[in-house]
Amino acid sequence: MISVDPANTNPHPARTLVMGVVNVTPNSFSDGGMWADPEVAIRHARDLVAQGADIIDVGGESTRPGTDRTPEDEELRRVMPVVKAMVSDGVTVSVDTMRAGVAKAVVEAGATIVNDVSGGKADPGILNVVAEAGVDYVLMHWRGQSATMQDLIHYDNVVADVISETSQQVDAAIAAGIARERIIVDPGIGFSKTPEQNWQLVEAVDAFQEGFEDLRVLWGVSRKRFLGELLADDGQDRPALERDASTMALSTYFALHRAWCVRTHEVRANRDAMETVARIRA
Ligand SMILES: Nc1nc2ncc(COP(=O)(O)O)nc2c(=O)[nH]1
Repeated sequence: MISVDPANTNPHPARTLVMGVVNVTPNSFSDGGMWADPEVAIRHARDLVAQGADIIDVGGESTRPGTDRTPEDEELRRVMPVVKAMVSDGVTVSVDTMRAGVAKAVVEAGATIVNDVSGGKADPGILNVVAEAGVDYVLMHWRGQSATMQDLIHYDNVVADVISETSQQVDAAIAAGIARERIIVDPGIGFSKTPEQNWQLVEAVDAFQEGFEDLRVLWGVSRKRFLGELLADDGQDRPALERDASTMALSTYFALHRAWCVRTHEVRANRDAMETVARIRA
């Protein structure tokens, strides 16, 4: 297994990295409530690292379309024990937050990636926090809060529009003082996109990378509804916890296209599949 430093800014590492998801929430769309207890969440994070996760992404607020905001103090209460445990284990920690206050606290606790699904739009102060701390910043394409996002699905050309809108968010991040090489872009699969638009973005993996030639790209498709719709039985979407094989298929696809990293709830099978296809490419 080739080891790759997640802090390396090379957009095409020797192998595509895996970011393991730990949602310390009661209501995330696929695993809400499973890791809500801090000790259980820490055990799960350590298990994902043992399975081969290069990064652990800790979330304390569900981004599920239609959900209400979690109070900031509650979000921080949820994520901090897991952040501290993983930092003390020497694991690269990312925190999935849209809030400047949470970002500041977790970076001070040793997190080295701020994963902001709003790309700096929900709380622009987060950009200054990231700039001052000099940490990596996942800037995801986003058009609005969970409650309204699925109303915002009108694009002339979803690939071109997502690239141009994300570029504007990158410019704002750089204007706030974030060094360009610290920015990781993410097309925001499932956020203000229909299933068909999600497939168009996935199919445009190379065009999206070319739109941000020197930047790392993170892909987050794990267990999402467009996969459930594809695998529907008798009109019923495949349940979220039964979409891991489909997720793994796309992880291997992204590995073949030499993407920087995939964000996934299940790690071992994704790592095995990606290692396998990387051998073919070698
Ligand atoms: N960077 C990034 N972060 C994300 N956080 C949450 C979810 C959706 O909720 P989940 O935590 O249950 O996957 N998707 C993304 C994503 O696609 N990209």
